[in-house]
Amino acid sequence: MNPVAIEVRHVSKRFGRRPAVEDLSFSVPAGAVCGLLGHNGAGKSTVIGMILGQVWPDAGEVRVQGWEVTRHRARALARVGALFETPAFYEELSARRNLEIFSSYTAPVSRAEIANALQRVGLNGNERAPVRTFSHGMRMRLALAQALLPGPEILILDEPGEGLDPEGMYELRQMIRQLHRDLRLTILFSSHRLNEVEELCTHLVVLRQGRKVFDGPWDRLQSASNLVRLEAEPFAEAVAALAREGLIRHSGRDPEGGWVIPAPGVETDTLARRLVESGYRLREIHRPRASLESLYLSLMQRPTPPVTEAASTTDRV
Ligand SMILES: Nc1ncnc2c1ncn2[C@@H]1O[C@H](COP(=O)(O)OP(=O)(O)OP(=O)(O)O)[C@@H](O)[C@H]1O
Repeated sequence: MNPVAIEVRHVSKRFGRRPAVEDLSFSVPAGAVCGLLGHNGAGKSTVIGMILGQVWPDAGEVRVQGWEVTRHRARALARVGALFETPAFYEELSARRNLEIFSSYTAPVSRAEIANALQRVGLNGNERAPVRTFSHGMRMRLALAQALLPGPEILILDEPGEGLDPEGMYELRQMIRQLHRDLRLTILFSSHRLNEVEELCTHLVVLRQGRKVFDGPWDRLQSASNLVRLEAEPFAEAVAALAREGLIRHSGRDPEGGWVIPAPGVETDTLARRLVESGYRLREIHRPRASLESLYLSLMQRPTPPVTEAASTTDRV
């Protein structure tokens, strides 16, 4: 198995004059569960479309299992299962019959493999019922069974939790965990649900307006972030004073309160001393063990980094 399952290199895509993805680079190591996170319209589906060879990049290249997708699509995607757009099923036919028809169009598989895929997604017992009787969650599971038919090493899911109720979401998370554990699949999925990503992912790629603001192992997001929580009064004047002295790079407020990103080498005690010496009322200053939510919000509120080689490393976070 290639140690790098998916590699996206300097990829850009425009629709008309509008950039959807700009100079994006990241890689997904084999065996990772990677979350592709971003707001609505951030470019997640465009990226997934490019990985699956359904959207062609204007610049850059995408490799899957080492094969460049636009030139060697069949080889690149031979061991990839995907849930991209909600598949249409034959409503009057059973789950099993739907999978038989699907596999006859794509790559024929045995009845035992179909039964196995249905069992993996917990649809055994329902395999004879017509699909029209299925709930949204059951349809999603059938779509997942369809994605498993080629015996994939890589599973790519575009917003798989969309439209599911909390119970369906929980089942989906369990299933993704189980597939990763039992079949040792590399999984890439897009989402804008932070809790889903936080629970499942070993790796993370965060997009904002088509540009990457972070990629890497999830725990590196914690350590790479030097976000400092600050409550000082008046906040706007206090952070402006720190910025004038070159002690902080960025600042903002999110639902948890105020935050600053200190300049390199500046510790919290320096910030605290300067604020007190300047007469600001310091209520709180500390480096939190941040939740994904607060890290994500601070990533989203910072100015977009310039697209340079340096900006594509996690050091900028
Ligand atoms: N086929 C298309 N034609 C024109 N514009 C498109 C097309 N596909 C995507 N876009 C635009 O590209 C940008 C990125 O869209 P994309 O669907 O990749 O984002 P997303 O992060 O998946 O969003 P969402 O979470 O809402 O699905 C958006 O501005 C969108 O309007």
